[in-house]
Amino acid sequence: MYFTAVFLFSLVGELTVKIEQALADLRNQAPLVQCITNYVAMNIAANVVLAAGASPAMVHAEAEVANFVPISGALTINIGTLSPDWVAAMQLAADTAVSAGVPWVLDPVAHFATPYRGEVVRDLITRRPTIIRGNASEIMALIGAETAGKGADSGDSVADAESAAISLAQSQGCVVAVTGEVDFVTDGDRSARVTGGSEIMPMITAMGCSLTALMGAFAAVAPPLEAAVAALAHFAEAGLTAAQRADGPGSFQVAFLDALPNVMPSDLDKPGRVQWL
Ligand SMILES: Nc1ncnc2c1ncn2[C@@H]1O[C@H](COP(=O)(O)OP(=O)(O)OP(=O)(O)O)[C@@H](O)[C@H]1O
Ligand SMILES: Cc1ncsc1CCO
Ligand SMILES: [Mg+2]
Repeated sequence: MYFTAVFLFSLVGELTVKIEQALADLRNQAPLVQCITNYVAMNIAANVVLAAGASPAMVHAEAEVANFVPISGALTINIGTLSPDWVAAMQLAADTAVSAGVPWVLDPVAHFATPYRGEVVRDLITRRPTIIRGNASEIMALIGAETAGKGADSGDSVADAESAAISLAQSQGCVVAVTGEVDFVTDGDRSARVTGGSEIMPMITAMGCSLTALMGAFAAVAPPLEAAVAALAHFAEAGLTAAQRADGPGSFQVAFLDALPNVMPSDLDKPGRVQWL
């Protein structure tokens, strides 16, 4: 019993240090992150990655992704406003990332809404993402569960998606992050909940897409589970600060960008922020 407690305590301590280190490394290394994201998210996601301390590049042409992925620290693929040309580029980018050992993050926006989206996401998942990040409805639908999702917006609670996240992580051998009021992240073995943020966040489009891009930045400098937790905690902390300053969704967006560079490594594991399960 004593030894189990000591072992668990040291494991949690070690993970905590890795999260703090992840943000320090992100700021020191400012990794290049190739983002294939949607038209809605492109500007805000690039600004979020820059404000956090990394270097985004929104590069999606099939003619250049095979050259760009290997010089990037990470790749992110978001299917928000997909079209056939983009899908070919996403597939090539994902395959190039796996061959080059570059971690890649998948954001399956509204994949349950049309057969085309569903097919594209099923194909991308066979190309071995390092992390899958989605809202509760998106993650539940990835294991075939019924969801109340409406397009890009979630209609389900994160708690209802936790078991889906664990089975998806186990079946795909990747990290799965589910976002909402309290985020849940798992590698199928170790899991954590991350608390913070603001109820204003789902009132602003592309916050989740921007988080996916930031998760790519962390995955360039840290192992996948710690990278996902660090990105969620960074958002949670900046969201709390922004909520104190904002009058509504418009000013929140500005306050959120202002808050991102001021988040310090030790903020990521403030008491109550990350709960390892
Ligand atoms: N009710 C809430 N309270 C606190 N934080 C929230 C809440 N809802 C969402 N968030 C935070 O907002 C961020 C975006 O998550 P969300 O689940 O809204 O993504 P999403 O649905 O994929 O968004 P989008 O597709 O519009 O980009 C996450 O950091 C999440 O923790
Ligand atoms: C609103 C919207 N539509 C397609 S992608 C996107 C951004 C949020 O996912
Ligand atoms: Mg989304």
